[in-house]
Amino acid sequence: MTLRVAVAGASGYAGGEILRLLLHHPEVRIGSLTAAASAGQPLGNFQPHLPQLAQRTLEATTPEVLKGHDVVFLALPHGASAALSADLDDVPLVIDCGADFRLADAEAWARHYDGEHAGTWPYGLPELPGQRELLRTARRIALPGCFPTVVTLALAPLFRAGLARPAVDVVAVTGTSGAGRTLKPHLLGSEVMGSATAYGTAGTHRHTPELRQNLAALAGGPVEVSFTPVLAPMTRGILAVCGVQVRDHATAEDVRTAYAAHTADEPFVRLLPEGRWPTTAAVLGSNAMHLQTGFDEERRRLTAVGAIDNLTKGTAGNAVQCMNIVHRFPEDTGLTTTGVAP
Ligand SMILES: NC(=O)C1=CN([C@@H]2O[C@H](COP(=O)(O)OP(=O)(O)OC[C@H]3O[C@@H](n4cnc5c(N)ncnc54)[C@H](OP(=O)(O)O)[C@@H]3O)[C@@H](O)[C@H]2O)C=CC1
Ligand SMILES: CC(=O)N[C@@H](CCC(=O)OP(=O)(O)O)C(=O)O
Repeated sequence: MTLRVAVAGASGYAGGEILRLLLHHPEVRIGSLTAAASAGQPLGNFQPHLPQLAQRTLEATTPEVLKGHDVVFLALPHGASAALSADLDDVPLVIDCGADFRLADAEAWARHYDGEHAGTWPYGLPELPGQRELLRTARRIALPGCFPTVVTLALAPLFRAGLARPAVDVVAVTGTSGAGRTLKPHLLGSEVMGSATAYGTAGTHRHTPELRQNLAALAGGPVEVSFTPVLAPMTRGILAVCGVQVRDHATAEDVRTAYAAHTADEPFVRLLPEGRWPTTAAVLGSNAMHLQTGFDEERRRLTAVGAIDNLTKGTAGNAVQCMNIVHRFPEDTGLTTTGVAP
């Protein structure tokens, strides 16, 4: 059966990336494409890289337009999905790129987002233990934030093996597309080009509670998280550098074994050969995450470095991966691990 799929927020960056991937998905027919202020305009005004869809007209984002599809992807600003999805009961599968249903902790939600906490949906990170099985029967999926995707996957093998102390220190370099296409003064070309800057420091970034939530589930108890994003002059990509203390009994061999064991069967997580370090360029446009670790045995300090494309494994590719799991398609249908180089 070919799935009829709608994309809400089709004029945005995440919506555009979902469409780029769906155009090569053999089991999908692209249905309604919606936006807010851009409704009524042709998609080609916003996504010039998708000529096959250039003449399609963006519709208003309403339940009436989205109903009748087999799958609806929501690529909307935070807060917009909660109200909308309440009126999408008849849609068998809704996958949300936003943060509305990611956090279980209502207080953390209130601290970092506006509006009412709407609840939680199954978390769309298939590589977490048991999550693939849970997602197979999900009707609603909350995709992770882009930083939590790469950081959680970079540290998961160590926590799963019980080798990590419960405190992590993460600095993650990101491209500007993570902020969406809405005009923001600090993202003007003349502010970003030739310059890099930290932001959302000292626990204020909204992905900090999501990281705590993910790592606590892996550790089986609370984990301290220090997280600092760094905006860099590139369009796509995240390079996350994650530091953690390794428990005293663990050897370098234990660490290597844990990383090999917990990545070997993952179609999209690639542990690089020893001595090779991830680059954002190598995962551009692909759903792959590249991973490498270095262990300073004397100081018990592990550095895990992960790279993803924020728009692909960081949201749209992960969204398609989750749809494939629910519909029992091979998990990599419509997705690639091949990047673009140089
Ligand atoms: N960019 C990224 O790397 C990542 C994004 N995400 C998440 O994906 C979602 C979309 O992000 P992104 O594509 O970057 O954002 P953009 O700003 O690029 O796009 C937002 C889209 O939502 C539409 N929109 C805006 N307001 C409303 C509204 N009130 N009701 C309905 N539609 C609306 C816009 O339409 P219009 O053109 O009419 O304004 C546009 O199509 C966000 O929740 C974001 O957090 C998650 C991980 C990574
Ligand atoms: C550069 C930049 O601003 N990046 C965004 C990344 C957010 C993201 O992509 O994830 P969400 O789905 O949670 O919005 C940020 O730091 O907030």
